[in-house]
Amino acid sequence: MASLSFRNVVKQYHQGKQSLQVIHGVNAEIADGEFIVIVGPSGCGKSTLLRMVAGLEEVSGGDILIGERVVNQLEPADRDIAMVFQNYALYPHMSVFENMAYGLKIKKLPAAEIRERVDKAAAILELGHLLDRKPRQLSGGQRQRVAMGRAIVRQPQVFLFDEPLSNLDAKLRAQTRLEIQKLHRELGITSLFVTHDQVEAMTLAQRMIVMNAGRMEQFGTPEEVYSRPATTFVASFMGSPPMNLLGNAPGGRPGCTMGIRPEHIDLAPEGWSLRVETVEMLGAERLIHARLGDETLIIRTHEDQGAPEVGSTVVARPREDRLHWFDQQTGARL
Ligand SMILES: Nc1ncnc2c1ncn2[C@@H]1O[C@H](COP(=O)(O)OP(=O)(O)OP(=O)(O)O)[C@@H](O)[C@H]1O
Repeated sequence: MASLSFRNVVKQYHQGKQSLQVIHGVNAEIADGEFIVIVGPSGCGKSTLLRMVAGLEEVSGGDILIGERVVNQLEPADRDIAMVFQNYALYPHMSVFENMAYGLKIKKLPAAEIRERVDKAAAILELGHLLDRKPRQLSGGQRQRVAMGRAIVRQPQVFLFDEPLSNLDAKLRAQTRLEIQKLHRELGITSLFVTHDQVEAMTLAQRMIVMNAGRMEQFGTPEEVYSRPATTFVASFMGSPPMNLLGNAPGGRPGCTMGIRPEHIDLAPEGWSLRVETVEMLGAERLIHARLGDETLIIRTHEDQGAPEVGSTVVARPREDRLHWFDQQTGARL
């Protein structure tokens, strides 16, 4: 096992004479055994960052270290990492056992040790009864577990996951998430997990890196990122629905954007007068979309608080201690 460091990492792609910079100096120190999620919208550079750790993309500037070792120039096979992809990348003509054993055979490990490692991984992943099947005879979730099994048997220093759950349906995704957490608890291997799904990020991460347009906007625990977002980008990306960001609400400060989460605005006898535009019913909760002057905001209420009529006026009050303030120009937290 090992720590993982990004030191001022830059990536440029070259297209003909043009060069396009997609990673702008990322710095992060990841401790041995940590589970880190990289999250951000499509095109922000998550996969590029991961692929640079894997050695599938060259690093244009800065250093990536696994443990004490700068790995920039090392071949993927020499980096002691294992990667789990979105499309599983299993060999269709091989059995589950052979798929899991393949990398170890290439390394010329003794047959008895291969058997032992595969059996152990299969037991952890509850794949023991499926070892003779071919990938086509497995469900999507089982294939994903084989892909993880193949990574585990290599006993790598670092696990890399590239959106491994995105081909699974919602229920299986939630279940596999729990399995990955269990796996991490048991094996304690430093892990880097890429996703564009903020719920996945919040539930899996010990700490998360929030990326936007090739820059790291925040690196912190899910709790820190949610309760103290570093920028308006993070505030609006994390949380569903996201934080309300208001430029000129009553009680605002000049030059500042006021942030308030939908669950931190209460219906009250006095406060902001809001015109109801839509009400979304979400089982136990309701989302009231309302207008405040020229701005739109969302309030989260509970089922037992009733549902106001569309077009009616409600009065609501933001909780003072839950207000967030950001610089209107830079978006940085104040
Ligand atoms: N081979 C390439 N040549 C040129 N530009 C590329 C290349 N690969 C990726 N890019 C660009 O680099 C940026 C980051 O891409 P990357 O795949 O890392 O994003 P991502 O955050 O993983 O997105 P997604 O969630 O859609 O996979 C994008 O703007 C993309 O268009």
